[in-house]
Amino acid sequence: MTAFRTLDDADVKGRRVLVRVDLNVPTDDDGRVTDTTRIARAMTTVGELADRGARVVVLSHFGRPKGRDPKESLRALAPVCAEILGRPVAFADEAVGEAAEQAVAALGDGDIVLLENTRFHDGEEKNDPAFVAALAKLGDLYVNDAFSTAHRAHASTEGLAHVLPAFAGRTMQAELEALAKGLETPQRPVVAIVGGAKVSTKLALLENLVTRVDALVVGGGMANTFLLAQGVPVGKSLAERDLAPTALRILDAAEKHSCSVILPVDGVVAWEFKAGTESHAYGLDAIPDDGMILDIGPQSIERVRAAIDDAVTLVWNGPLGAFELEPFDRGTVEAARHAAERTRQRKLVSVAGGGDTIAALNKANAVEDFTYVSTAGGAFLEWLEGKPLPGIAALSLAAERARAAAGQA
Ligand SMILES: Nc1ncnc2c1ncn2[C@@H]1O[C@H](COP(=O)(O)OP(=O)(O)O)[C@@H](O)[C@H]1O
Ligand SMILES: O=C(OP(=O)(O)O)[C@H](O)COP(=O)(O)O
Repeated sequence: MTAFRTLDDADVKGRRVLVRVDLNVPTDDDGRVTDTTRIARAMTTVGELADRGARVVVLSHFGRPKGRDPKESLRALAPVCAEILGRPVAFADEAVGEAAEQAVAALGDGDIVLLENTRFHDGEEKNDPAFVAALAKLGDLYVNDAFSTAHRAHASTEGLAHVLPAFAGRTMQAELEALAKGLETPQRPVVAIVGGAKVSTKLALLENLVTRVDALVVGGGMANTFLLAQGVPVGKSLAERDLAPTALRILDAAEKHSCSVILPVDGVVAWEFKAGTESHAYGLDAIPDDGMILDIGPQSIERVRAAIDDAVTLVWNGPLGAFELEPFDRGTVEAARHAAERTRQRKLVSVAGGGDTIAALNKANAVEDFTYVSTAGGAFLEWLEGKPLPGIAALSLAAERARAAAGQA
């Protein structure tokens, strides 16, 4: 039996359904969405709920706001959702309170409203019971379809499952099934590639990951933190100086578990975070003090290709460089194309995840060839560790409560 209840178990017609999705998608400088994969996957569930006559109230976060910055509003996402769904999606300026309550009250059966960024409220990340109650007032049922935020115990990802009848959405269900099928008993050698910019939230996860994989390739901002820890000056590169001790612990744990760690041996350095700006490749002994490493260098790319050749299973989260800006996409694109080719040749099972990672794989035209592409990055890494994800654990508890209540009736 599945540990949680799904939409097959929910009677949604005429009922207000709070559906938590992840619309935290990459955008360009003008706020235009550059990759709609997460939105498209979430709209499967939203569309089904609307087709079944629910009054659909869509919740999501966007970015990591400190306060209320219009750049982190979800307003511009409503028309994108509407276009994918082929039906109107209203927008409410607030996630809770009068504006949200009025917008929900105006819904007819099959109508959809998207509420403003849940992270505009402090109570979201604190999982504050008062904020959970304010959200819960807006719905009769709760559906969590945001696997990519299931590692966060926030009000809209975890708290709501304790106070409303709770169900997993179709994407949540599909992600867990696909990951279990592809990775529960992976064929070795397993190689992980981890890069990206969310160093502070993802670095600690690597301590466990190195006990489970045969090789770990580190790129992106994550790699700079390791290099710094090893005493390599990285100039003005993105790096978390405070996390150097964690990086050293990870290298120790890797050695103990015979996991090889493949760090960059060169980097492409620029002086501005801008596409097409002047850049040069440097060895690690010559990174200029005033520059930033924005991509792995050519020798590192060769090492990554060789690591992919050694793998039978590849798991990947986080781009190897600032792939949005050419030419700093080269390391990521070459690695993605190589993994795609090995997968096409049936030499590799390749599973990748993360909002920006999907965008990078799309840029490399590699998505179709990968064995599975998940919407989740951090949540995918935590799932790989075998850790219970708070969002999913709360759905399981809700299912237990419902079964117990049915048994007593
Ligand atoms: N060397 C680097 N310097 C600065 N930013 C980087 C570097 N390498 C990767 N990035 C950035 O990392 C971001 C993606 O990181 P992250 O959010 O962790 O990935 P995902 O969304 O796939 O989980 C991208 O915006 C990319 O520009
Ligand atoms: O984009 C996300 O995760 P990811 O960058 O790990 O793929 C999710 O929306 C979670 O966002 P958060 O890491 O700000 O909680």
